[in-house]
Amino acid sequence: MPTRNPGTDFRLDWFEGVTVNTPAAERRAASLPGRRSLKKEWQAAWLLNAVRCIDLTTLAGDDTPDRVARLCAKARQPVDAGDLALMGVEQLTTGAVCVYPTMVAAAKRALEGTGVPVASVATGFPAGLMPLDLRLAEIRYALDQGADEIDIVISRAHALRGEWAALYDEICAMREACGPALMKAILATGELKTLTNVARASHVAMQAGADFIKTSTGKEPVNATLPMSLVMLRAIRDYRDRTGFAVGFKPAGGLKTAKDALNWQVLMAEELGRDWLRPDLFRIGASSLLGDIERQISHFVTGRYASAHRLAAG
Ligand SMILES: O=C[C@H](O)COP(=O)(O)O
Repeated sequence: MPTRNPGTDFRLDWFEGVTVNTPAAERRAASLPGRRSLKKEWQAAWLLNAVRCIDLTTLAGDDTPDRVARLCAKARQPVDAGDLALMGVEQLTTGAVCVYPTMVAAAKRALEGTGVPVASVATGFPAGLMPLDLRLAEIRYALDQGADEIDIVISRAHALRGEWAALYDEICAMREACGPALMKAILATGELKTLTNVARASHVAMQAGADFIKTSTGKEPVNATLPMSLVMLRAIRDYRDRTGFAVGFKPAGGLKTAKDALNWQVLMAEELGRDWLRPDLFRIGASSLLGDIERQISHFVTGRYASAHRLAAG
């Protein structure tokens, strides 16, 4: 399969007929967690896989270079080395670290030589309510600081008003500004009102060349949910069937437990297949998920829960 989604011309006909049956999507999403019972070794393996797919995030007003450096230390070694060795795993890092543009340089320094990419939010994160030229300038600033990946936010107003061509043009401009850097398009699904809008915005973002579509900023009142994710995954599948290009998926916002990490992986496996469960096609955006995963892995390895001081925050 070709590596990077180049986007397409604007194709309204690919999605204007799409309407989502919300109760059916909710029923399907609710049935998913029970569809695979992941026991012991398998569960531990899936949790390790979740770790390598985490975009370990800090997006807080009081972020400092020191906090970012601590987060990066966690990204370099997200799970206790002894626990990993007992599981026969030599090396494990998170998928990326995700920060604000002014924190990119600190993250790059802290991750030097590790191969862990630095993702920066941009384009007026989280609301996106800034003139387009300033939003594009912010992408260029983040890249200049060394960002490897850019998480853009869409203009919700375009989606809410059905201005799909305008949304397409905006995202195309952002993708051009990103150049070779991976671009993740945050749809802010909790603010799009309907699952039909979520489906349509997903199509537009992929047509405009998004490498990933991402649910949420973590700042909306409703963040990642399984029904919204299901709708986005179906759009990814449809786009792949039409174009042959695989677009990645990033649930983000409010994911805090190992159970969340397992549920979203089951959803991916059921809808797109196990092949999609790798960092170039799947990321989990989270600021406070790693702690619980680490706790569950430690429990698997030692048979008891570690005391809090043994597990660094994350
Ligand atoms: O992109 C990642 C999100 O901002 C993280 O949200 P969270 O703090 O709810 O985990």
